[in-house]
Amino acid sequence: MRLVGLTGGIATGKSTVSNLFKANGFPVVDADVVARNVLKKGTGGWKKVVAAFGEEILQENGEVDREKLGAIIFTDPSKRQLLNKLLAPYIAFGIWSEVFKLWIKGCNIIILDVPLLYEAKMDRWTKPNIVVWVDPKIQLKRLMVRDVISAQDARYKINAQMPLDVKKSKADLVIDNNGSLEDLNENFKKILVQVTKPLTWTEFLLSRQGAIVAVISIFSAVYGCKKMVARL
Ligand SMILES: CC(C)(COP(=O)(O)OP(=O)(O)OC[C@H]1O[C@@H](n2cnc3c(N)ncnc32)[C@H](O)[C@@H]1O)[C@@H](O)C(=O)NCCC(=O)NCCS
Ligand SMILES: Nc1ncnc2c1ncn2[C@@H]1O[C@H](COP(=O)(O)OP(=O)(O)OP(=O)(O)O)[C@@H](O)[C@H]1O
Repeated sequence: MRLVGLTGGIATGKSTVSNLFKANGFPVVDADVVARNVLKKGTGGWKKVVAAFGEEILQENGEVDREKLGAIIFTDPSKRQLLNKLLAPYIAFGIWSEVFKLWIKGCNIIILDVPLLYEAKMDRWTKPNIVVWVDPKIQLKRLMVRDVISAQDARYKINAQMPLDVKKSKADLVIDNNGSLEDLNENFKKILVQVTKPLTWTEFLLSRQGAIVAVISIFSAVYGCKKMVARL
């Protein structure tokens, strides 16, 4: 099984690329959807967040007012850190549960669409890691249009994440999304070839998953040999 990391900055086009993967028959685990589920009224994540941020972040129906919570965490780094710390275990559990379900179904390649892939150090488990990249000016413009927010609010959201160029420098593969949706489609096709290409043994062993498989295999082989010798 291969876990492919899909990340980028806010509004660089991860969901757009993730839809292209889905349209090509690849299963996608969307961390934003998982994060939404772990913040639903009455869940463990909801209780922790309400205890830490107070009932003023709730709507009348008891669900979290996402806009209100967003306004707090995108402008205050310490509050953002706190929210991340509270939700991280629930989000990680949700993502791995989805991966497990897809693995049981026999999926060979699973795409993990995780905005904070590098920030949360989840890139250790995924290979290759794809960064959807755009020029900062285009990112700002698309974010302002999509979320109907001011340039200042958009900057707060952008600055809440690791700089996009740093993500780009860490990436195994970069999808340039500066052009039109047609251009993106063409760039995606090139990436698809890379994603479906089998990993070399060196790449596999250097990945965290590969290292774990190697260690388990060595232990099984040593244990098996010891049993055989004992029988002789
Ligand atoms: C703050 C919340 C309530 C705002 O909700 P809202 O519906 O307005 O935004 P949504 O969840 O669709 O997120 C939009 C984008 O914001 C960015 N983002 C979300 N949370 C964070 C964060 N903690 N730090 C930096 N960027 C973030 C991501 O790029 C994400 O794709 C929500 O984003 C949230 O619960 N965030 C914490 C959970 C988290 O870390 N999510 C990211 C999944 S890895
Ligand atoms: N090539 C493109 N040309 C024009 N608009 C685009 C292009 N790619 C994406 N968009 C638009 O830019 C906005 C951001 O894209 P998208 O929602 O896919 O980003 P995202 O990285 O998933 O964002 P988030 O981090 O908030 O989840 C959307 O409104 C989308 O329709």
